[in-house]
Amino acid sequence: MTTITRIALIGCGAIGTAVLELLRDDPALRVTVVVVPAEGMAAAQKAVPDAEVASMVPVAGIDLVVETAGHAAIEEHVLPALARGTPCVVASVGALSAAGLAEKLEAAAIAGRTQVQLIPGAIGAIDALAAARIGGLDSVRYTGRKPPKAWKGTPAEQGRDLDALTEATVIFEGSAREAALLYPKNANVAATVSLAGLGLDKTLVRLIADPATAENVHTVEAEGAFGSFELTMRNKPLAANPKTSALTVYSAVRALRNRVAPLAI
Ligand SMILES: NC(=O)C1=CN([C@@H]2O[C@H](COP(=O)(O)OP(=O)(O)OC[C@H]3O[C@@H](n4cnc5c(N)ncnc54)[C@H](O)[C@@H]3O)[C@@H](O)[C@H]2O)C=CC1
Ligand SMILES: O=C([O-])CC(=O)C(=O)O
Repeated sequence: MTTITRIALIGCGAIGTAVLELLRDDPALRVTVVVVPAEGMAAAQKAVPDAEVASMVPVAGIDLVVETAGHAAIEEHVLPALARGTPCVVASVGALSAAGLAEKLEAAAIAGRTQVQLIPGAIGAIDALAAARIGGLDSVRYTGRKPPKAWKGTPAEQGRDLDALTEATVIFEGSAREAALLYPKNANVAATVSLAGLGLDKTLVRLIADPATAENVHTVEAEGAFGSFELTMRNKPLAANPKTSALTVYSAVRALRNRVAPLAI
C-alpha cells in the first residue's frame, strides 16, 4: 500500500478541521503537522492533540503540504515548500488571481522538481471543462449564489444592508480575476473555473446574494468545439463557515486519497 505519513496541513479552520476528522482513521494518510498563524497556535494545539502545531512548515521531514488556509498562505507557505521539492495541494485557488503568482508557483515547482495540485473544491465538471479547453472553448460563464450571511465581511456590504435584502441581488459582475481578488473567501470557484477554461480575464462572473437560498449554488455554462454544458451545484455550507461548502472538504480528501489509491478516480 502506498502511504503518505508526513503531511503538513496549513490552516485549521472549517475545512482543515473537517479534513483532519475524515483522515483520523485513514491508514494511508497521516497529518503530522498543522500550520496556523503564531497567535492561533495554542488554540489549535487544544483542538488537534495528535499532531504537532507550528507557525511554519518544517523545512525537513514533510512529504506533502495541503493548504486549507486562505490566499496569504500560498505566498507564505506553499511557494517555499514547492521550491524545497515538497508537492503541494491547494484549496485557495483564487490566490492565483494576484499578478504573477501563478508564474511564481510554476517556477517554484520547476525549481523543486515537484507539482502543485489545485483541487476543484466546491465545484464539479472541472475535468470536463479542462478537457473541453483542448478542443477550444467559445464562452464560459460562472454564477455564484449564496445566502446574504455568506457575504458578510466582503465588499458586498458596501452601500448595502445584507440583512435587509428581500430579493436576489447581483453584488458583482465582471471577470474571474476581479471576483477572486475582491472576494478571496467566496470566489475561489470562479478562479478554478477560469483556470480550467478560458482564463481569469475572459471568464464572465456574476455573484449573487439571495435571501431565498440556504445553499451555496454554483452554476457553470460552457460552450465550445466539444458542444456545451450547464452545471448547477446546490452545496450545503459548513456549519463552521457559511462561506464554505462541505464539498470543498470532500474534494480535498479525495485529492489526498487519490495520491495513495491503487486505482484513482
Ligand atoms: N476551492 C474552493 O472551492 C474553496 C476554497 N476555499 C479556500 O479555503 C480557505 C479556508 O476556508 P475555511 O476553512 O472555510 O476558512 P476558515 O476561516 O474557517 O479557516 C482558515 C484557517 O486558516 C488559518 N490561516 C489563515 N491564514 C493563514 C496563514 N497565512 N497561514 C496559516 N494558517 C492560516 C486560520 O487561522 C484558520 O485556522 C478560504 O479562505 C478559501 O481561500 C474555501 C471554500 C471553497
Ligand atoms: O465553498 C464554496 O461554496 C465556494 C467558495 O467559498 C469559493 O468559491 O471561495
